[in-house]
Amino acid sequence: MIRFDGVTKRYADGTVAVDHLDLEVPTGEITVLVGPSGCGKTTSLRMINRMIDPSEGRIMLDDVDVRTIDPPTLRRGIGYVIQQAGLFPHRTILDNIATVPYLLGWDRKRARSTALELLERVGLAPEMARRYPFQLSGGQQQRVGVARALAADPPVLLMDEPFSAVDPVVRASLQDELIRLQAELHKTIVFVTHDIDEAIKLGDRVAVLRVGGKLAQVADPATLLAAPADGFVREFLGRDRGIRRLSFVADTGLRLRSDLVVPVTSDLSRVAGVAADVESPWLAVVDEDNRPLGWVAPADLPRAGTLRDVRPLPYGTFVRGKDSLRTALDAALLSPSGCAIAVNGDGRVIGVATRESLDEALALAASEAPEPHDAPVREDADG
Ligand SMILES: Nc1ncnc2c1ncn2[C@@H]1O[C@H](COP(=O)(O)OP(=O)(O)OP(=O)(O)O)[C@@H](O)[C@H]1O
Repeated sequence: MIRFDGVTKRYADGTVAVDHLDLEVPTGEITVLVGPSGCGKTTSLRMINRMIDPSEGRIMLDDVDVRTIDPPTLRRGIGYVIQQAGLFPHRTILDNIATVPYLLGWDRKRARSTALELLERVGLAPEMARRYPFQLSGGQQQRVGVARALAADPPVLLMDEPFSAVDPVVRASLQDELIRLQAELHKTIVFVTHDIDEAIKLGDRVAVLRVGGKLAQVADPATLLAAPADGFVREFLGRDRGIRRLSFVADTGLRLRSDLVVPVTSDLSRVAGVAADVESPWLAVVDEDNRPLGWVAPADLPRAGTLRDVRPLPYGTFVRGKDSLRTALDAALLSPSGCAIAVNGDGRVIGVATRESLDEALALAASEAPEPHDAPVREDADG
């Protein structure tokens, strides 16, 4: 575990970049430092690997003050990823990844085979190994930056705005990749960003800093969204906080109805009766394999033939037990019925969440939100 104990950094010109920071970074988790420009995120990060030393306080790494460890030894156990990857332009991708293993004196064969493995691990084709950084896209370079940081298998990874320089689509895929890698590797990661959405997506814990280097709040993302500590944090989280919080609420509180689901083989002469029996204007149609086909409104259908003869209307699904209440709600909003079709991991329909059940689940989620730390404010208040 990494622990900041009353850490202050005052630069030579008197700027206080970090002010009495107390923060724990648990082992094997992603802790995100987030906050507006100049709030001391990078300074905090660089004090961990001693690129900067604190003016006061100490940083403990597994109960050892990092200032008692000489920087090269310290950095061997700490991978470092920066914006725009910072690759060596005149070295091949393979040699870039193998940089630290070479420095550690590994034999070339072992260093290179480790580098090749990592190349694949971060989602790049082996052909990339012989290329030079300028022959890669920004997103690919960033992946190489991550591979390079992982090469000596350090337990700790420091990532300073690693995905900020790429476009939003590439950025989202790099974030997904990091989540996937972390599920395998369980590194202790400190990740710096100024983007609160990135912080909420990646962080097991999110530390929000304010300008002047003071910690405003540290919490898991769901708690942060539900109960920001003060007006600054609330403002920084931005709009749609309530909706975004639903991403962290399980869908398992949703009651499902199976009586609104009918097979495509059903006779049209009977479906109006089924709809009347279940008191619903809409029925969800499934194929012989129980996969969703869409919604029908039996009252509007002819009375001859089967459901195969009609074209069902669009639908949205959510995966029961995997997706969040937010995804279920979104699925409902994409359906003319206002209901969401629940499927299992194989994509087979297991029921329908009606508006009533969504309503109940939303009410429950609202009632389970932690108490806000301070009084509610008006939408237009500046906090
Ligand atoms: N070498 C330095 N000398 C003097 N002041 C510095 C120095 N480095 C950083 N600062 C100041 O310390 C404060 C914190 O800087 P830092 O880079 O840690 O912030 P940050 O949160 O990472 O910002 P950004 O998101 O813009 O990168 C800023 O006011 C910055 O101007």
